[in-house]
Amino acid sequence: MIRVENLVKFYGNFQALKGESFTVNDGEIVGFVGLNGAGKTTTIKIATGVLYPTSGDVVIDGYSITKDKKKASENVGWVPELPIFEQDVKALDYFVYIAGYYKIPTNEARSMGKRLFEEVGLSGRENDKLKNYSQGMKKRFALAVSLISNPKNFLFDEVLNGLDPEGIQFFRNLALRLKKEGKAILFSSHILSEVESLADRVVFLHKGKIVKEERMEDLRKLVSTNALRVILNSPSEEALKACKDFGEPTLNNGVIIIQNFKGDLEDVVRALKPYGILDIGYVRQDLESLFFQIIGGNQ
Ligand SMILES: Nc1ncnc2c1ncn2[C@@H]1O[C@H](COP(=O)(O)OP(=O)(O)OP(=O)(O)O)[C@@H](O)[C@H]1O
Repeated sequence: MIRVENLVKFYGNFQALKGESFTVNDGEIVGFVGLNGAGKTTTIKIATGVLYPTSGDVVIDGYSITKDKKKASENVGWVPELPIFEQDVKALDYFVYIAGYYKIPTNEARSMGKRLFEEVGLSGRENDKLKNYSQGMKKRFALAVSLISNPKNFLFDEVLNGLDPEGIQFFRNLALRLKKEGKAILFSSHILSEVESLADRVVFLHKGKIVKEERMEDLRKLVSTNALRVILNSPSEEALKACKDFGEPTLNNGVIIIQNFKGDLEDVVRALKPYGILDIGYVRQDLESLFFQIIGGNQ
């Protein structure tokens, strides 16, 4: 469990974090979203212990990152925004070397490496030099490294950035497996469709402050609108007229949108049945427009 407690961070005179608090529970995937410069990386770096907060704390499984850094960081797997591995060594050899820090014997580390390389889609590239890895491959490698100590908590900073669709799929499967195992996962991302499909909860950060924190299922309710979208087999003027009893319909490219929908879905279905209903449902806003709505109110 990761508890961010009233974090404040100044870089010189500039205040990047303004008293931010939130929690990532065990067995939960939390999406961390915000515009460039909102303070996501700063928060994550503080949580890993590589950056010191001006005030506040991050508590990981009961251990404070500021007071008990060793214990707190032991149980954190971190994938940085831009993993830089310029080493002139083979990837698997470097993996084994890092595993040595966790006192994992060489043989065990090699077989663990092979298994994890496969899990992140790097099979067959074990003997390539890290300096020759592409940015996406470095991300995949960093993912494998974050799993070495089997930590209980994960911080993924823009992990999807630079990953191809296959890499994104690997990450998705990995995150869901970790969640099932009861790990606490915080992942920052600008790809809101991925956040929407993966996260149990979303924390919105804007200019160093949390502007909203919501469960995904509640966000989904927020993103549905009171407009109804109907596709008919024969979308005639007559059908459009029938829709007027339920709101303000418009017909475009065979799709009827009934704005300000009032009434029962069942009644609409009954009224439009003669015109052959192919599809009917509420219009959904995407998470992206909701995001701009949220930060728009917090400028
Ligand atoms: N080392 C630093 N020195 C001075 N200012 C910094 C430093 N690191 C970050 N900042 C500033 O702190 C603010 C937060 O930066 P941070 O990298 O945490 O944002 P972010 O939400 O991760 O952004 P992005 O989505 O672009 O990665 C920004 O205004 C940034 O310019």
